Amino acid sequence: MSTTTGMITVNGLRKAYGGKVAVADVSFAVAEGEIFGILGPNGAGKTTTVECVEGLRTPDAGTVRVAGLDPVADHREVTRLLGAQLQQSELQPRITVREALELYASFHTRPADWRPLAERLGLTDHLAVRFAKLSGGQKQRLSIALALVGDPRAVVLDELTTGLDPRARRETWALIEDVRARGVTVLLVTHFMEEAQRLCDRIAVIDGGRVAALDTPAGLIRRATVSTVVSFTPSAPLDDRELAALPGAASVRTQEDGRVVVEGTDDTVEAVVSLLARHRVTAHQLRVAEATLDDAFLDLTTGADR
Ligand SMILES: Nc1ncnc2c1ncn2[C@@H]1O[C@H](COP(=O)(O)OP(=O)(O)OP(=O)(O)O)[C@@H](O)[C@H]1O
Repeated sequence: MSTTTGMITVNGLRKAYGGKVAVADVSFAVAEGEIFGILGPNGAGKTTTVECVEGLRTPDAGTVRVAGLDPVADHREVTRLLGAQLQQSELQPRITVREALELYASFHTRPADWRPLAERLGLTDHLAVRFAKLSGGQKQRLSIALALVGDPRAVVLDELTTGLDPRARRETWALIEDVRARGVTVLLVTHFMEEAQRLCDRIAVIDGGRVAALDTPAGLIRRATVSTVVSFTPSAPLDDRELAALPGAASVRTQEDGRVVVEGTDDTVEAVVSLLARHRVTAHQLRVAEATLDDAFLDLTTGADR
């Protein structure tokens, strides 16, 4: 796949550590204002890919561009327009939250006002607290604030909400949506399917250092082998073979408790309902479950660490 345009473009990227190939061949283009997700199992090469985007690592082959600039050769300019979450070791343990925000704001010519950012991220009550004394979630929120304080055109967020409780996670999602509404491009590495499904316009699924699929969340879900599961307890026995012959039906099984589970597509659900009506069988506790990004992810990746 060849990609040439976009706010962030990665073309034929390859990066090995000694003999170990972390990224074999990755290409994608992130459009301006898009939230682009990178999803993949552990060791798939996600962090290495975004570190090349940030100019923290030099590719062995391929090209990376941020607003047309080379993150390694034009590192200074790229740091100005690309916000990145800091690695924890980058901050002095004794620095306070306020000092860190002021320090990072001072690196930029036109920084954002850090106060509303701190407010939105629930850091206002902790401004005087030293970095070493912050909880994991507070450190995480500070790192997001520091990524955004320079008012960047694009931002790389790696494991955005790892370590946050469900409320803080939702507040962070709302913040990211605000950031995007201001036209900022977001490159998001995540392990959370719900997060990817909720936030991302498009997702590259990376597996074994390669792009296994690149699509919208809905497009990826459509690729899942099974898109819908319908289950029910029939008032009278049904013939499994008749169910298995229904449109789109991929599998039929009857559980020990007599519950029938049919995997298939949306068409299968309609067909099951009309079959039940024809046989005058009532379906107790009829449930229909849609495939999720989880299902697509499992279908698309092998999970084999390289
Ligand atoms: N500095 C390094 N030296 C040697 N090998 C490395 C180094 N960094 C990463 N790797 C290896 O490269 C591969 C890809 O790692 P990377 O961190 O990019 O994957 P990831 O998809 O971000 O994984 P995770 O989800 O676990 O964070 C892994 O097998 C990893 O062990």
